[in-house]
Amino acid sequence: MSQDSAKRLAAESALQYLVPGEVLGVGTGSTVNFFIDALAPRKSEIPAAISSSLASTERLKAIGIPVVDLNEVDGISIYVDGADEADAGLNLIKGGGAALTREKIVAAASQRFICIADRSKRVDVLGAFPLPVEVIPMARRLVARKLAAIGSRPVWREGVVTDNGNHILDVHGLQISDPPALESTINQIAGVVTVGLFAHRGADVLLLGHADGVDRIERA
Ligand SMILES: O=C(CO)[C@H](O)[C@H](O)COP(=O)(O)O
Repeated sequence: MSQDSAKRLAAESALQYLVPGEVLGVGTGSTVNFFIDALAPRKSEIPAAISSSLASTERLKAIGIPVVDLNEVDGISIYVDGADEADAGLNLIKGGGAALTREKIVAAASQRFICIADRSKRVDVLGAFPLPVEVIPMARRLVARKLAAIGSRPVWREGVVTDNGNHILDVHGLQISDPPALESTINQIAGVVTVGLFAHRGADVLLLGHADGVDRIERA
């Protein structure tokens, strides 16, 4: 089975968590694109969506789901988004698509975070995928020096400007044995907008597509 087929299976499986009549949070990326496609026949059940990126907003509007501002709603029932890596504790690395800041905001506003991915994203220890960090442009080299000082190798994702007008550093060489601690440490660096480590607010459900179906891991 191709990686895309596995992503599609996980995305379709997330439909079981839809709460009809309630605002839906929608993430960003190729797996989420499969989810939005699968959502189309059930769009009448979704009064509105909160989107984590301009790309997903366009795709949602194209299938007829209204996208509203987070400030217009009191809360979100479920948030469906992908990940670049996931561990057994449902801690995630996200931000491969540079949408990590809005993704973290929408995840924080949601009662339940349903993470969808193909099974290759499941790892024992996070960090083989370079950890994305969104930074204020003027602080890019300062943040890079601070990250190097904790033993990592930050690389500027040149040419990429986030939806918020910021830059991305991809941090190589990490073996993340304590995800909440590293998330807190990086959050303390002046100039960091968001670190793509989702540990303090990780996923509640992880759906992993593969050739034989979809594995489901739920937060205890
Ligand atoms: O965090 C993300 C975007 O910022 C994506 O969820 C992550 O990169 C996974 O993408 P894909 O579904 O294309 O594998």
